[in-house]
Amino acid sequence: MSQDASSSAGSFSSVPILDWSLLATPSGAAAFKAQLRHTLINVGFLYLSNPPVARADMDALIAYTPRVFDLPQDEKEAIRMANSPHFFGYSRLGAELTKGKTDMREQFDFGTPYESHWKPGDPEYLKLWGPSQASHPLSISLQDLLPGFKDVYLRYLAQVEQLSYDFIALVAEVLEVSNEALLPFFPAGTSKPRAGVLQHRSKIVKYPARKEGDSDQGVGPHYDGGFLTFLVQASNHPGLQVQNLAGEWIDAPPIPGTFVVNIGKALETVTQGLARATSHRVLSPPPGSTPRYSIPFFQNVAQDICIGDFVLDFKPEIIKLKETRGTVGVVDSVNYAEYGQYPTGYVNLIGRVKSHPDVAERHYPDMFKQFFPDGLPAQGSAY
Ligand SMILES: O=C(O)CCC(=O)C(=O)O
Ligand SMILES: [Fe+2]
Repeated sequence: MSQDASSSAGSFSSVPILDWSLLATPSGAAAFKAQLRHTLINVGFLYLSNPPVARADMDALIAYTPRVFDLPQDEKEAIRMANSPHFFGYSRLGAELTKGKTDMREQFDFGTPYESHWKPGDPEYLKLWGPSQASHPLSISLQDLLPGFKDVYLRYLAQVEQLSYDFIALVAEVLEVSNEALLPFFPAGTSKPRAGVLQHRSKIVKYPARKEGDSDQGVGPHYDGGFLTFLVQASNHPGLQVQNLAGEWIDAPPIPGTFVVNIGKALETVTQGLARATSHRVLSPPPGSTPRYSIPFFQNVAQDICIGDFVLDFKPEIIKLKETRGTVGVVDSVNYAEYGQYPTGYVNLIGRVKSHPDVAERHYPDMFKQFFPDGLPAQGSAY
């Protein structure tokens, strides 16, 4: 397959589309892998068409999405994130901060099934993973109000989790590292999800139309923290933008039936920058528009390793591929610089604390004081 000219080395002006169904034949697989390697190194953002996730489940989840937000406000508040030391649950409009500014979005944070093993004396960051409020008694009324939602969502999460393992194995293959090299990050391997080993996060997000004269920050420029993000754009609205090497914002409009896949800071760090993490943002829909919805899935890695200790080795000819893309220009995002120093779980907890100070104040009071010495902010710091 020929390389999309708009995504050749240098600065891309559109986001490439990779077709998962190509993997079904040897020649198709070779083309997919060539395109994947190019895209990882030069772009860092892609659409995945024909993904191995049942379209019926994807469509059912998309259909539920507005209905979750249309629930009565007190039902939503009953599973508010402040209840959860795991930062799961509902965040009302404007409760979250990115780069010191309020994000105009409303969201539910959920996770793949996981039972917390944290006990007093363990590092505090191990408390970050635990039961999602989707499986919590508090959400029983939510389940009654939206019959079938939880089953579809859990079925969907299991499929995207498997996709995330299959995809990261392909990333290793095209960058010519062995699957064993991924074991520090995925201690149960990358062939089958095993409940209770890792927890990945997912969200259901609503961006209401902005009011005349309001900020258009749906979510401000940021990097994702983990390895890979798989995003469903669940309504037909533009707004998602990704920053290219020249620092220009490129639109990534919805394409039905696809995932948007992007690379997080942890994967960029362990691949010595070969796989590019890409700064991205969402602009709120214009005044008078219907809301935009999205459903991201964030692939995590083991909490207790310091990413900086497990940077992968690459063949010199692979490392050389970075040279053809030119210098990565200045971008607006500044988060996740700490992977070299701290366990990933702690880095992720810092991100959560900065984004959701009200949750931190309740469940991580020492960290709250450290990051917000002046108390709950009207404006937060950069995440
Ligand atoms: O809503 C979107 O399309 C993107 C959301 C996002 O980038 C995030 O939550 O990390
Ligand atoms: Fe993101």
